[in-house]
Amino acid sequence: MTLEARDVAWRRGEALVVDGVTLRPTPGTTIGLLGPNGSGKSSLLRLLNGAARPSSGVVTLDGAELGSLSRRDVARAVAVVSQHAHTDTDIRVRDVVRLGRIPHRGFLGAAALRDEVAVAAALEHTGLTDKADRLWHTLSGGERQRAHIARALAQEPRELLLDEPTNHLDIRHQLELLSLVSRLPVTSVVALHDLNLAAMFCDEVIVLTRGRAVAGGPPGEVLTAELIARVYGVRAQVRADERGRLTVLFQPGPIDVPVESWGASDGSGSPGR
Ligand SMILES: Nc1ncnc2c1ncn2[C@@H]1O[C@H](COP(=O)(O)OP(=O)(O)OP(=O)(O)O)[C@@H](O)[C@H]1O
Repeated sequence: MTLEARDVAWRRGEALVVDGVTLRPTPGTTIGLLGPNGSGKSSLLRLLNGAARPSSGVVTLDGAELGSLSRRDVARAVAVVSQHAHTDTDIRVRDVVRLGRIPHRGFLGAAALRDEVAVAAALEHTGLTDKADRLWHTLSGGERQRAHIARALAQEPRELLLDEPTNHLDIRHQLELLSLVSRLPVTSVVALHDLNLAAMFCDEVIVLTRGRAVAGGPPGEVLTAELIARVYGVRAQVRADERGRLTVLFQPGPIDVPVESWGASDGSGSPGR
């Protein structure tokens, strides 16, 4: 059992920003959420973490509808790193990471040894141990991002939802972070723009276009030149090495297939769902 979305849709104003998406990750795997800007990745993550309720369909955690569970119960199982996480500027890094322990605290709220062990491990995993006592406003953008990830790890979740977690990170930290996420014994759903990182670290990917899942499966099956052309409107060469590892090379120039030809949010067909 895990966090699952069944045929979820979310209407925001006039727009159907998520349109009938089903997500059933195998526990312990890393799922990449791919798709162009505005395709619904963040919106789907908000439905998965209970920050928003679907207009139709259902999100369940261990079979129970998310809306029927307390915030605390959800937070004990599901940790979120959103794209625009806000943090007070005068707080120390260690205290930001300690926030991840709140769902596990007893009524008196005292920090137990277990909390401190989890915080220390999270700082270590994200390479922030030597910055634990720094004030937030002294951190770089990438260090802040790693601190938010450390906070999520300190939560010791079973499910980890990450919205573009690599966008402020240098290449070494991008690789380290996704390598860490893919090795953790948790189920992770990660919105990503970088198709090469998705190919390298995700067990499966789901590609969204205008709120719809238009393809899903192992990166080697999904990330074809044709799909990249149709979804992103970009020409690409996809190569696999002898171990099946993919490299996507992008090329400037026109493409010869219609872009986003898999329909809009107007009720027309949606293959791959
Ligand atoms: N309050 C709102 N009312 C109407 N539409 C909205 C609202 N908030 C977001 N949207 C639209 O929902 C769609 C999906 O947005 P979402 O942020 O989920 O996409 P995304 O795939 O995460 O994009 P990006 O890659 O740019 O982060 C977008 O077209 C966006 O304009």
